[in-house]
Amino acid sequence: MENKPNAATDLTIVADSNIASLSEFFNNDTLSGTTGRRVRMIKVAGRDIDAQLLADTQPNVLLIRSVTHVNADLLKDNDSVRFVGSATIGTDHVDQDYLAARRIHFANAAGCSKHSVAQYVLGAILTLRPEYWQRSSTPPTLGIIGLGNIGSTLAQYASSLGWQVLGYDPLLPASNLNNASFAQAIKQSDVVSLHVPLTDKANATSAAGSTNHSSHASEYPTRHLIDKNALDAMPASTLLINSARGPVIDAAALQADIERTGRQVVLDVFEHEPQIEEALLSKLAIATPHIAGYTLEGKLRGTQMIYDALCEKLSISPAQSMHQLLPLNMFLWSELQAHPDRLVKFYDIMQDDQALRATLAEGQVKAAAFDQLRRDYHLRREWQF
Ligand SMILES: NC(=O)c1ccc[n+]([C@@H]2O[C@H](COP(=O)([O-])OP(=O)(O)OC[C@H]3O[C@@H](n4cnc5c(N)ncnc54)[C@H](O)[C@@H]3O)[C@@H](O)[C@H]2O)c1
Ligand SMILES: O=C(O)[C@H](O)[C@H](O)COP(=O)(O)O
Repeated sequence: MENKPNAATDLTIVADSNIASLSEFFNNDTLSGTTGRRVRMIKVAGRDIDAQLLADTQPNVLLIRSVTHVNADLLKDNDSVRFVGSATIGTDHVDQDYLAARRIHFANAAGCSKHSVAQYVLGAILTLRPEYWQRSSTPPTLGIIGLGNIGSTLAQYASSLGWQVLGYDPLLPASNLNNASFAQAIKQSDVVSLHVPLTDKANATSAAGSTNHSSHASEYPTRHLIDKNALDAMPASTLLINSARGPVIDAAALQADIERTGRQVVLDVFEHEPQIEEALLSKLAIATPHIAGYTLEGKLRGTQMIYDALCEKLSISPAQSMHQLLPLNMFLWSELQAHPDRLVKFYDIMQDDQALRATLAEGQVKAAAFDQLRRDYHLRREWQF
């Protein structure tokens, strides 16, 4: 018998259309449990999710990625949203304190693309410095700033290649990995890779006089962590990689540093993205449009994690698994380790670099072009570690 609509249990979902496999995970069958719940899915570009759309559609569930800012501005006139899921690792686009105060449940996808990003960083390093594949009595030193899911995963890959690792994370206890100061990591490494969230100074008073107590406040703020002073302390030969958040590096200081030192720099994230000025882009060794986490596995894991969180909130058992949606993956890290030449064939990062540079127009990469590259990105596969 056709289930009659039941307003009490039916769900209206507004979702960023850039979330992988939305319809496979969020539909009448996968969210009904025994309730006969019916789902109305409204897919839009993440940047188009605004207060007016919410007023027009009155969703119970909001599924987003990093380009949708969820805060009082978006929700102050809405009382229908009860669950927000971000299919991302980073949460700097979400005011979690505000959601908690409104008793709106929030879930993100911590760790979903940790292998994807770590493999992206390795691909960048080995594209620019292929000699690092060779086992050596003087192996390269990789400085990792931020030793959470991605930083610690990258350290595993680096160690399996025989590299030295200098790790710095002031919010974790000292360990074999968390073994250096910030100064040591940036001064003594051949490569420095950033894997921190975007945070601001706790209890800082903004120009507007408001004090920052947000969930993105920290005693160890990361905005402009890499500033002129840090760059001046870094040897000119050190390769710098940012696949965390753009504002972790002061873009103006970086541009001046590269002009002065000729430093090799890889950026997957940009302080002023989605717009990128040619004056910076032209100085980068590798530039990609925020796709370090864009593998099929990484994005599907993100969708799976927020789906599971919604099922828990609805007190139903998950009825969909990403493993049903993944084609066979024969890419094994053990084989890649043995045949390093396969690395660049597996993922040619320079193709993504060239695709980004090809969008340059009138001295910049326009926001629409940056977003389109990400929307149309052919998702890579992850090596099986
Ligand atoms: N480019 C991409 O596609 C992509 C993909 C996924 C994640 N990211 C970004 O990478 C960030 C890190 O991801 P993760 O999964 O490792 O997060 P995580 O939360 O697991 O780890 C972050 C680590 O940074 C540490 N940290 C915080 N402030 C620090 C500071 N001032 N100095 C040094 N360490 C500091 C924390 O203690 C934590 O251990 C995310 O917050 C997100 O912004 C980017
Ligand atoms: O934080 C993350 O998971 C990644 O940076 C992710 O790429 C952000 O989400 P997106 O901008 O791809 O929607």
